[in-house]
Amino acid sequence: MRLSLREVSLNFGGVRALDGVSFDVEPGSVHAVIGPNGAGKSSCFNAVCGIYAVGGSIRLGDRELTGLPPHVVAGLGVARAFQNIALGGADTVLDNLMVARHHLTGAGFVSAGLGLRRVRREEHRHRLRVTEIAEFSGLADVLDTPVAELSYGDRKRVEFARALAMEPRVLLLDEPVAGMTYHEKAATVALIRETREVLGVSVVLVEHDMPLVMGLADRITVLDFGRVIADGPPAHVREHPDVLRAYLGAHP
Ligand SMILES: Nc1ncnc2c1ncn2[C@@H]1O[C@H](COP(=O)(O)OP(=O)(O)OP(=O)(O)O)[C@@H](O)[C@H]1O
Repeated sequence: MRLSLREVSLNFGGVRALDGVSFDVEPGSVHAVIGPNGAGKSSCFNAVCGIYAVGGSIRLGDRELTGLPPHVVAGLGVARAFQNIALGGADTVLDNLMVARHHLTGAGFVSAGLGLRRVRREEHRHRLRVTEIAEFSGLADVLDTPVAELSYGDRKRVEFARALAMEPRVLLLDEPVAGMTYHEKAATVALIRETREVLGVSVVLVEHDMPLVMGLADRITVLDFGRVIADGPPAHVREHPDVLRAYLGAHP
C-alpha cells in the first residue's frame, strides 16, 4: 500500500517544522528521509504516526490518516520502531513482542466475552506468530531472555521485531543503526532488505549514515528547513545541487 504525503505542514510557534511536504512511499520499497539537523525529519515521522496534528493529507492506500490518534494509525498498518524506546527490561523478548500484538486482539487476551479455551487458542496463535517474527529478526535464541540482559544490537532488534509484531504495511525506523558496530550495522541492513523482500513491508527510515542510506534506499526524500528540496533514487539525490549545498555543505 502506498503511503502518500500531500502538502503536509506543521508549525511550532513561529517555526515551520514542515512546509508543504509531499512525497510517496511506494509499496514494498525502502525509502529514506534525510536532511541536516532541524530539517524536519522527526516532525515528519511524528506527523505520519499521528503524534502531531498537521495540515495537508497523509494517506495509506485510500485511508486518510490525518486526524487519527496514534493507536488507530498503528492499527491501520503504520508501525514505528522507536529509537531508545523503554523496552520492558525485566520482561523477556517474547513478552515484549506479545505486548505489541495487543491491538490485534481487540479486547486483549483475557476478554470476559471469550471462553477460556478460545482465549488459550488465541494466545497460542499469537505466540506462534511472535516466535516466527523473532526467528525472522534473528532473536530465536534469546526469546526467553530478559531484554535487560541483551547486547545493544539485540535490544535494537527487539525494537525492530516489536514493530513487526504489529503486522505493519509500513515500518518507520528512526536511526536504526545509530551507535551500532560494523557487524551490527551489516546485520540490520540485511534485516531491512529482508523485511522489504520477504515480508513485502515498506520501510521508511531516518538515518544520518549516508553511505548506508545511499546503498540501501530505493528512494530518498531530502528535507531542508521543513521543505522537500530533492526526491528520487540515490543517484539523482546524490548529484542534486541543492542537496550538495544544503546537506553536504558544499559550495558549488
Ligand atoms: N516540540 C517542539 N517544539 C518546538 N519546536 C520544535 C519541536 N520539535 C521540533 N521543533 C523544531 O522544528 C524544526 C524541525 O525539527 P525536527 O526535530 O523535526 O528536525 P530533524 O530533522 O529531526 O532534526 P535532527 O536531525 O536534529 O533530529 C526544528 O527547527 C526544531 O527546533
